[in-house]
Amino acid sequence: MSGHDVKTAEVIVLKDGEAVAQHMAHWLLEQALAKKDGPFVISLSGGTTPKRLFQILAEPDIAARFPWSNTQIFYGDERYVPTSDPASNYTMSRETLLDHVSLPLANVHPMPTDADPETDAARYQKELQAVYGANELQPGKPLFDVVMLGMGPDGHTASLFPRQPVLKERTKWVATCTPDNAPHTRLTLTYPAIHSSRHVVFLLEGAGKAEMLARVRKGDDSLPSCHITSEGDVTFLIDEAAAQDL
Ligand SMILES: O=C(O)[C@H](O)[C@@H](O)[C@H](O)[C@H](O)COP(=O)(O)O
Repeated sequence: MSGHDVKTAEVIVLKDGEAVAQHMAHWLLEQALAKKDGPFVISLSGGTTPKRLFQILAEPDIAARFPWSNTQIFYGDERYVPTSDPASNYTMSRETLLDHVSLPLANVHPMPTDADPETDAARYQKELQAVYGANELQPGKPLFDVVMLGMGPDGHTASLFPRQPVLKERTKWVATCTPDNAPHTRLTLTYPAIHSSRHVVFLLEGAGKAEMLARVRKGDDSLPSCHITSEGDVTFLIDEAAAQDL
């Protein structure tokens, strides 16, 4: 697999957010059904964009065909809040998807937020290593089949925020991050963990993403999203509004 980054990424532009969500849902179904040599391992993104995608994955015509028993669900990042907090990415995924499909509980791996951030980041790394079957990432043996990502107004992705020490992390798979002026500390996959993937897909919708996306595509290295790579391929799956500055 040749590596790809955000500059060599394919850009797929669809009419609107609904078309993006429908396309991603059907593509994920194909990828999951095609995975025969082990579990289909996906890292879900947080925020608001994935909500519609998760609802579509829970609809009978897809959910009934999705190989949930062979699917392992991880998270790209999490706000360090109790699951009862509306800011929880896990809780959003549970309400829109997990509560509506027959996914074995053991196949869902929320980022723990009940001890302290550093302890829970290490715990999550151990959970990833258990599914991966090794404690070191091995080139050519991706940790994830699919890593879903969003992008924030400051060019962050997952919880890799500008000017944060986590941007320099090259050993840990999971780390903590307390963005400037943020209400919550966060847990996040690191660049090496995201790189260990067959496919990285950015889902971006709306005009609010257009400027950042254009800067990322031009290689503005000040933006954390600019440094995302994959062992496999990176794709931007976006709507026309997010594409307007390309
Ligand atoms: O926990 C989070 O907030 C995310 O994982 C974050 O990286 C998100 O993907 C972007 O901020 C885009 O968020 P929206 O989809 O809400 O625009």
